[in-house]
Amino acid sequence: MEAILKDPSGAVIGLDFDGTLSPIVPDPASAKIHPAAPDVLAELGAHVGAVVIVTGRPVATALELGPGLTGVPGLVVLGHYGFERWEDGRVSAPPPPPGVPRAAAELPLLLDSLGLHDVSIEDKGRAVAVHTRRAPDPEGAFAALREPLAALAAKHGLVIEPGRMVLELRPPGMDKGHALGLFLAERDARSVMFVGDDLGDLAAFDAVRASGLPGVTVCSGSAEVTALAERADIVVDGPDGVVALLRELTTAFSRS
Ligand SMILES: O=P(O)(O)OC[C@H]1O[C@H](O[C@H]2O[C@H](CO)[C@@H](O)[C@H](O)[C@H]2O)[C@H](O)[C@@H](O)[C@@H]1O
Repeated sequence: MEAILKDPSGAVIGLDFDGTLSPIVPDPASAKIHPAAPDVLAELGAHVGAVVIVTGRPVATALELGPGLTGVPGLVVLGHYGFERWEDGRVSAPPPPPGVPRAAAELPLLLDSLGLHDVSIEDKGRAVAVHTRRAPDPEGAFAALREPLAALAAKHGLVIEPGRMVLELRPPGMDKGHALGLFLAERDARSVMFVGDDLGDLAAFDAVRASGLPGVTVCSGSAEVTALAERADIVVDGPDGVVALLRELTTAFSRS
């Protein structure tokens, strides 16, 4: 933290979206960014080298659920774990992988055969996710799905990404750690902070360490995921705590 405070223009601040900037809600389509987050990110962006959101959501969805984000100067959003990039109002991405629609087409029959009728499918185009949060037994449904979904993913050249009551089938070759590492190099970062809440953010924590830069890892804490808190330098209380921490940072920058 000291390096970030001493030399803010060399700092990259990376943040996850769901569970970090946006509180967890039962229906993924009803998620909304914390109301104070866009303003805090804009203030932060005025001091640091770069603010980047690294999310499993498609870029378009993150911007739809966080409409104020489009007004944050200099913000970069890396969607689909880094496959998509939004910057200056433009999105760049490789062509979508053919395995995703094939796996998505087989999902309803698979869920039916497992007797799982209360799980929901989120088709994200470049990935497809199965959510168990609204099932009568979310943990039981998650456990029952793990192996069959891993097999379906493998059949179509995809990998499985476990998250908070969600199992996602997505293409291999990119994760939040790789995405963050590339971004740090591109920006010649001199320090880094990454804030996340879920298992997919562990790769970004690893990238902070692997960068060799002075770095801080922050967990947006929850009772649901403990693995991240164990590996974080700082644990705050969910998105409210994240916003409060970022506010403290901007206040400290304004004082110096
Ligand atoms: O990388 P992230 O920005 O953290 O995205 C990870 C997944 O987040 C979303 O699901 C999670 O949030 C939902 C809304 O609060 C919640 O209902 C669900 O239980 C959580 O797992 C999103 O729907 C997924 O596509 C993302 O991969």
